[in-house]
Amino acid sequence: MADSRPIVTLSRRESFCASHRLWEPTLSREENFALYGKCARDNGHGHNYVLQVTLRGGVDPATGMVVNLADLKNFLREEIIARVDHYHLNHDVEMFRGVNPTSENVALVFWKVCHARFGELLSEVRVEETPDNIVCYRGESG
Ligand SMILES: Nc1nc2c(c(=O)[nH]1)N=C([C@H](O)[C@H](O)COP(=O)(O)OP(=O)(O)OP(=O)(O)O)CN2
Ligand SMILES: [Zn+2]
Repeated sequence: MADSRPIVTLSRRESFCASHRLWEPTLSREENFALYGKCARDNGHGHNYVLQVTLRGGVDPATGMVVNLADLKNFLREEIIARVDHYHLNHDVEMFRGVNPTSENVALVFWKVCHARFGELLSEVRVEETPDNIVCYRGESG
């Protein structure tokens, strides 16, 4: 039988500060600087990131919720923010081991973490590296 529950999206935003360096290890130093410019400098640099995670699903008639936003908040804080806030993404964070932390890759890594918890409810992971540099991932179907 078809599920007649109304479909709603809900989002939670969380902020964190982290440093990173854009660096592709298969390229030479010269190639990295040609590709990434100032973002390839040795000591890295920091951003005040904003992560926005969006879920999409049917509203449970018994609870009036798709998912309790407090559960989404707690999950993001415990599984992502606590692991990245005030760390260097290239050096300190297990989920970024071997990953060049462009915003695209940050969104993909966070998607994987969130998908393991929320499965098909996960609709979008949005990473704002700065207020002007924003990346969204909506899964393989786009
Ligand atoms: N496709 C991507 N391009 C860039 C990324 C990225 O993650 N994906 N990241 C960066 C750097 O992280 C860099 O720190 C941001 O550079 P820039 O846009 O120059 O940002 P600024 O805040 O320094 O620039 P303003 O001129 O102050 O706006 C680069 N590219
Ligand atoms: Zn940067």
